[in-house]
Amino acid sequence: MIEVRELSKRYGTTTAVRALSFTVRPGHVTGFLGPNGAGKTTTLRMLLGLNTPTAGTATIDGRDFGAVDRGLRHVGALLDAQDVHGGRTARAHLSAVAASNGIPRGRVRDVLDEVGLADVAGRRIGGFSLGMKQRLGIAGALLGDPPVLIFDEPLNGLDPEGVQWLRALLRRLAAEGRTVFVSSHQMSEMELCAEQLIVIGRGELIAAESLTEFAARGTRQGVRVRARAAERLARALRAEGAEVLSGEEALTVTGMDAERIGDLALLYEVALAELTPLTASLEQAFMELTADSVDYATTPRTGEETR
Ligand SMILES: Nc1ncnc2c1ncn2[C@@H]1O[C@H](COP(=O)(O)OP(=O)(O)OP(=O)(O)O)[C@@H](O)[C@H]1O
Repeated sequence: MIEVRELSKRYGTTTAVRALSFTVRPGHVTGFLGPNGAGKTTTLRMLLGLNTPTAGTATIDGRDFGAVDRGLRHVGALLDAQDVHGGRTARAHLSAVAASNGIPRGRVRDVLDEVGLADVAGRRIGGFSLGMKQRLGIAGALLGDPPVLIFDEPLNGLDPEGVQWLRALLRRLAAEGRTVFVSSHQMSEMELCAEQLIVIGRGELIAAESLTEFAARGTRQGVRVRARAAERLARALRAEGAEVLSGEEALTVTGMDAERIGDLALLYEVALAELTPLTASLEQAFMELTADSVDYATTPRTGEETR
């Protein structure tokens, strides 16, 4: 379990993360979403003990990860896939990581197979595409078979087949009871694999809930209703407090759920031809909720440190 409490990070005059609190539980894929510059990487680096918080705490399984050297057997992370020694082969790179973490060599072959790099294990990483480097970074995170996995933008650079593969892998790792925390700045990337979401904007928490709950927060949901006696039904629904928009083909009803509409149709003896709850798109909800926190700044601010 990952617990973040009142976590803040300031770089000079920039507040990258502001009093952030959330919990990531095992058994689900949890998406960590926010527009560019929202503070996702900064938060993940604090979780992994790579950045020191200005205030607050970030713990993994109850402990400050930076304070104790628990290695790859406890937490596997992929932060920057490009950050690898290009002169080494994939196999040599993973063997070195395994050796320095006391992980049996046999795991190297297992994870290379797992990420689909077995055939290129003897090639130099310098010649790898970004997608291949992402796979290698994921292999490194899996080496120690850890209960907690943290991935920063792992879908970057993957082709459609790679995206599908990674989604299935993330779901499987979560189904095995692991804590799986995955960042992205695109809702569409998370839509098909995350069950839980932590959404931030300008370093602040916007939402921490299930995907379904998040979708319901966006555009008001409605119900599409078709009936021959549409106008009679519309009058009845309005009288019961619903808002009804009469379209050419169907009524769009808001402020009343499909079950109640069905009950009222029965009561007023109106035969229904269609009764469809309209779900707001997640992308739409994400855009709406983060609209105020999209950072368009392209020039570095003064007083910024370097990592
Ligand atoms: N080392 C640093 N020195 C100064 N400012 C920094 C540093 N790291 C991050 N920032 C600033 O903190 C804010 C959050 O950045 P961060 O990289 O955590 O966001 P992000 O959500 O991961 O964005 P992206 O999706 O673009 O990777 C940004 O305004 C960024 O410019």
